[in-house]
Amino acid sequence: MHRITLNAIENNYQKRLEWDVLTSSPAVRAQNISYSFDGLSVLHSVNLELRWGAVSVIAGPNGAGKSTLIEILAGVRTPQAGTVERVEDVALVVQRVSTPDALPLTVQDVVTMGTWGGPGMTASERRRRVAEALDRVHLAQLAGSPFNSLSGGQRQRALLAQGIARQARIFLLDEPAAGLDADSRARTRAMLAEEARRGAAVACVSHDDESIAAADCVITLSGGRVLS
Ligand SMILES: Nc1ncnc2c1ncn2[C@@H]1O[C@H](COP(=O)(O)OP(=O)(O)OP(=O)(O)O)[C@@H](O)[C@H]1O
Repeated sequence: MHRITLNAIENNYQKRLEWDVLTSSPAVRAQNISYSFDGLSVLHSVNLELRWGAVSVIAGPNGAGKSTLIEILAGVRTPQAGTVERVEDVALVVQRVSTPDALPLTVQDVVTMGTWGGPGMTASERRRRVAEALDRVHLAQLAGSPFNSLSGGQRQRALLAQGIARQARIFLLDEPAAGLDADSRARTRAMLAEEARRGAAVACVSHDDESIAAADCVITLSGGRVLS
């Protein structure tokens, strides 16, 4: 019993040390990012850092390059110039996601996919993580519903839960407030703030004034350049 307790303390201490080392650098650092679509230059030498434990909002007018930038930060689009350093894998929550009709997936299936490919875990550990993630985004009651029957905001929350289930610590979201009513926007804001409070780095593209006002850090893009 004594040995087990000591092991648990040593493991926690080790995890704490690893976390301290991990968080001594920014979660994501982008340097001199430039990007063009077929000769149309949309990002010009963008530099930014995303902090641990903070919600950063990427704001700016339509066409400023926000979605392009978040995709580059997530690693799903490669810039023609510049570098992106990520301390860990990211969970990317995109807009307007659906699953193929030929592959009817429930909300629980989609969240469970977040646990695939990671370190091996028992079936009960997988179930526990999925249930906790669904709880954290308030979707537990819809776990058995078809994913495609969810509203846009609920789908984004399911993708957020997918990241939570795989214990992602960097969350990047493209317009999580788009198309949501005021209550849903507030709920999403609270969830993202909660993930940041747990130590995650959260960044979202947003046009929502309340999200911008509540953010720990606002990065304003205009014409493909960072203004602040
Ligand atoms: N796949 C694409 N092919 C060509 N041009 C594109 C493509 N995607 C975006 N663009 C162009 O790149 C520029 C930046 O687009 P982006 O979607 O990144 O802006 P945004 O700031 O996210 O805009 P919004 O607020 O309207 O979503 C725009 O001029 C857009 O027309």
